Amino acid sequence: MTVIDVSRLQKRYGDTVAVQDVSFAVEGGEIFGILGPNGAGKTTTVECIAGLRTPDDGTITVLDRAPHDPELRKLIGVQLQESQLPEKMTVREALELYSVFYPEPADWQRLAGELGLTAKLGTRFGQLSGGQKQRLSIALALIGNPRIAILDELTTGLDPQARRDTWELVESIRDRGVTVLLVTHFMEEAERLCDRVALIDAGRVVALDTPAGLIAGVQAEQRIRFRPSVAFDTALLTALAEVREVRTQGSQLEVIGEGNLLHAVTATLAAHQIIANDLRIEQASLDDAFVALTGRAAGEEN
Ligand SMILES: Nc1ncnc2c1ncn2[C@@H]1O[C@H](COP(=O)(O)OP(=O)(O)OP(=O)(O)O)[C@@H](O)[C@H]1O
Repeated sequence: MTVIDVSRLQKRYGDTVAVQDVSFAVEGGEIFGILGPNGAGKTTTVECIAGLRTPDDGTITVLDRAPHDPELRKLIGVQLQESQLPEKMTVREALELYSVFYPEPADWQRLAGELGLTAKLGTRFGQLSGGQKQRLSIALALIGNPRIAILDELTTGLDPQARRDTWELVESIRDRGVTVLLVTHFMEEAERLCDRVALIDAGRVVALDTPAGLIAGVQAEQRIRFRPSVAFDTALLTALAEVREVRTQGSQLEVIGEGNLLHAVTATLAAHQIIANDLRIEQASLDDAFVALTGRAAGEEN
């Protein structure tokens, strides 16, 4: 079932066209990623979905309602970039205050426990670490028991461990049946978490697929490295249709090619009683797909 439908969205700020033409549909129960370089229009898109901005053109429906429908306030939880609370407000006060806004709030004490915030209930917002602030903002996005959680750049500024903890948290949110719309410019995050990804560049959707589908769509070369057990004539390998190039680097060989490269190479080596020691395979990543589709590395400005 489609829970968010965005069709031909357009939004400009004065002369700046933030979103030119964005369409996608998010299915219930999935983690849907919006991925793109800085300034691509990701935040503007989710702000329109969350009813915080009015599109110039195009249509958006969220749970079959218009984004500014007051009923939706109870059904979606939003964690936007740089959410700020008063420095002196404690974690407990923030959770209690936010739960009053909703007709059927989650048990905030349980939520604090799930997010590892129980020991911090008496701590003021200004005294929390970056990771704790992020976890609190996620708790506040979930406090109304939403059906959809919108999370924008939720791991920016976190250390690698805190980032991984947050990923587990997002998975646990999905496991509760909440649909997650996740904005990120981290490839690893999208690859690990998202069921599907819309890649946005310069205000347009340039690709929409599963992370694996995006990677497969890139005609990236494959590389295999190994140390052969005995010296041999590399023409054995260059003769294979799958092999484009063989490079010798000291005792190591690097084989570059495409198609079913690994099978072709290992079968040929085995037929000649050559063992491939320390065999390593380099596969295309979402990073490669991103560069191929946008012509830029992730994090570079439009
Ligand atoms: N309130 C605003 N007023 C004017 N221009 C804006 C405003 N908000 C965003 N923009 C511009 O619109 C474009 C898209 O911005 P947006 O924040 O949607 O991109 P983003 O993909 O979320 O970027 P980032 O990854 O850096 O957060 C950018 O050129 C940005 O400078």
